[in-house]
Amino acid sequence: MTKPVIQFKNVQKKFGKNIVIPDLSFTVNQGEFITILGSSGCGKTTTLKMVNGLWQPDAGEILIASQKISDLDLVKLRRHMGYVVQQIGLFPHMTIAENIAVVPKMLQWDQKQIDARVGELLNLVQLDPKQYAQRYPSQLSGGQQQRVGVARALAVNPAYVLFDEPFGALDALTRIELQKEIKRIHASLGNKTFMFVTHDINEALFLGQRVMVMHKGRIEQFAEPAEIVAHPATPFVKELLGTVQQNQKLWGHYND
Ligand SMILES: Nc1ncnc2c1ncn2[C@@H]1O[C@H](COP(=O)(O)OP(=O)(O)OP(=O)(O)O)[C@@H](O)[C@H]1O
Repeated sequence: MTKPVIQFKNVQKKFGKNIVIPDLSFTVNQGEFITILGSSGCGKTTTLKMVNGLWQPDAGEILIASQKISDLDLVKLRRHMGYVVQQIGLFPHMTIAENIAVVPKMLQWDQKQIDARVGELLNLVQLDPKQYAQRYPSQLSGGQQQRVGVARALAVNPAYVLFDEPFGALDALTRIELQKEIKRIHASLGNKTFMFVTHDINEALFLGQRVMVMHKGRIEQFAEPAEIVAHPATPFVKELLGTVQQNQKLWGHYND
């Protein structure tokens, strides 16, 4: 059964006089993997930051698990929402194990429980705990650091995980590897709701069970990838899909 867990109702967000989100409404259901696709500055990050209460809307309403976000304790809410960003921000003077354990420690888990959880999470993101737990971030590649970022976001078993262009700085092969991983992790964790922001159409269509295409703070289409490809709802979506075909033409040109 579908259960709405993130609902935006006529949400508006301004920065000063600049209305970046004029009127945004959508629903995400429990356990879904949603990608938000759009070009730079269209409001993807702003939308994500309103989901976890970092930004407040200027009008409209946001509901998380049917409760108004304005009625929730935002510190508690953020504990139920993992957050993974491009500049992952691991603490350089802490080991990988300590980095993953930051929130569990804050919540005063006992050390045995923390050690077990760190081991479990490193295995989940395919980093051998024996090899990596005691290393420092600078001793890991960019892709490995992103894996640690994912492990850290999952540390206290949050119901939601928000991703803001987490693989943007990685090379193409590492990126594809991590995309497959994140899809596998979502499937293996069962009922967690993932929202993943990207400006890469291939990434959005590969990862998202539904893809929200945004343009200038508005939703152009919010549908399953196959539906978007078969029936682009607006000229903008059509144009986006056209960029993939253009890339393919470029390849053809090189293969001539
Ligand atoms: N703190 C802020 N103060 C003023 N304007 C802001 C602020 N944060 C974002 N904006 C503006 O809001 C608009 C949307 O920004 P946002 O970061 O949500 O875009 P985005 O789609 O995530 O872009 P990108 O892919 O480049 O990260 C932009 O025009 C941006 O300049």
